[in-house]
Amino acid sequence: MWLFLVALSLVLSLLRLYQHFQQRYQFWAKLEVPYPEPAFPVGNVGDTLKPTIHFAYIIDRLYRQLKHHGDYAGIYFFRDPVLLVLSPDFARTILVKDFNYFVDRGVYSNEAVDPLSANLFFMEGNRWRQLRAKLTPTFTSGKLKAMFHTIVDVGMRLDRYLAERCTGPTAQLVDVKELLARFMTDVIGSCAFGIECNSLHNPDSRFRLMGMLDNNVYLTSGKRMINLPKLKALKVFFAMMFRRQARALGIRFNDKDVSDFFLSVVRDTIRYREESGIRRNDFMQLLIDMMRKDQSDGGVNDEGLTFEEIAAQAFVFFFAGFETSATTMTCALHLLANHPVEQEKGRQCVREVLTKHDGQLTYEAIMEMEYIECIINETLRLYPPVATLHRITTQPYRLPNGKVLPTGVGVIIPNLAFQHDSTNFPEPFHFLPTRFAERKGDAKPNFSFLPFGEGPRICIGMRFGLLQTRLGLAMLLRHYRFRAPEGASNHPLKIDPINLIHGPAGEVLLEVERITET
Ligand code: HEM
Repeated sequence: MWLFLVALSLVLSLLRLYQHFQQRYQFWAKLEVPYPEPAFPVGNVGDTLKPTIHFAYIIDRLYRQLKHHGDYAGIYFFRDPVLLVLSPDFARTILVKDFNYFVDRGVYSNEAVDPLSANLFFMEGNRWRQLRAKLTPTFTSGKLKAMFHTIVDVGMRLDRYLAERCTGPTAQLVDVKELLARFMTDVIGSCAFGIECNSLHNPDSRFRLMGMLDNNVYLTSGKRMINLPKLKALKVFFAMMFRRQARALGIRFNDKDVSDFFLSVVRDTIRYREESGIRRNDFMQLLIDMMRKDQSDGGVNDEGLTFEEIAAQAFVFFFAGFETSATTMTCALHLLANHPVEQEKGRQCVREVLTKHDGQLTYEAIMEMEYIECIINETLRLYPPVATLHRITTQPYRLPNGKVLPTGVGVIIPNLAFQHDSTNFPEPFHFLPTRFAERKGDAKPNFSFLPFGEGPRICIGMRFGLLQTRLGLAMLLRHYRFRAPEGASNHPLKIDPINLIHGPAGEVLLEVERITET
């Protein structure tokens, strides 16, 4: 009997759930916004359950299916309605013109149990505005210039490391993805935390070894944060859909051991600098100076930062900066290995500029390398590491059709889809760096190319990310030649479907040959 009752209540609950979803699925019809028919319970994104396709391509597919509707369409993310932006012009409206209606990303975070989530990326509303205003001066070209030598030092170590491996007459097979992940760990570790990680030479560095997982697989702390295993992905997914309930349950985005590690690194660094009186040209110093300001005026002006805020920002600089830049460099080298003419043009550009600058890799020289900039832009167009942009309505918003979107509705700007659309970029799957030289004179920024986002919430580290990528590429092209190994199967690159970052799956092996004397 009780079995029957359990079965009955299960069926009734399912029925109620089904009705609840069907009610939610009226949302776009009521607002007279075009939408594809949703399926219970996955809405229009059933493929997110498949481990074979990256989220950006699910959105790309919907974009192509709905594009003819004009500026926007509605989709359902399981039970939640999400506005899908379909035109670069409407992307401009959301990101810039009507930004005040779309201030937040709507990403789940829980500061109470996870202090590192109080960072610029996750933060919302006025707290985000205040923090963004405080941190913006950290990324001026003057500050970046002061940090340039730190990046060059790490670049020299990368060169020495590779030179030691490329001594013989034949080219060496190198996993450039792993190599560049280590390089970027060292650059960002040095600039954001003021720590010599030296993971290039020492894969056992604290930053690399921090995450010892069960079953004896160890992942780097960087990977640990971004490579969401399936279970964690489900947890985050649940938290995104049911933010209030997830907060009440104390669900956290960052694992506790990762969080404890970064908090202790920042605490040790601050103590060390205070005790030794050592100052460095890095983000950590700028953050510490802001903390001192807070302490000296008793926090009355609300201009400074607390210890937790420093730790959270250093953490997000590492989290947001390390894999995005490493992925960009990896994809650029992979493209160049498969396009020797463009590779040679890149090398030529580096050599010509350096000849003008007495062979010195100065900040000014790097900024003059226009073809390198074109290579990076074209790489970011084909392989944007952040491949969809997210916003949420922070107040009711009147759509161009006159209907009002309530607060709390998600918005997706499909930047990968825009960048792969032949309307915006003819021959979209060809690697053509010069298309960016031709676009340079465009007076208005074009919202079809958005690898760093746009508007007040644009990537704050854009110039830093571009600088370290330009420098890394210039140093490598100057001394090394890259070739795709014979019969290599990884072209075009296979994308890792379960990584939040849109980047290559597995190793990226290239043949590397030193072409100058050491
Ligand atoms: C090639 C490298 C990089 C790429 C492609 C990239 C891309 C992006 C994108 C697309 C966003 C979202 C923008 C939006 O929603 O409109 C973002 C936000 C952000 N990025 Fe980057 N990023 C890179 C490097 C960096 C670096 C090096 C740092 C720090 C040192 C950084 C820190 C951040 C932060 C803090 C945010 C949140 C900004 C806010 O909400 O105010 N990024 N990035």
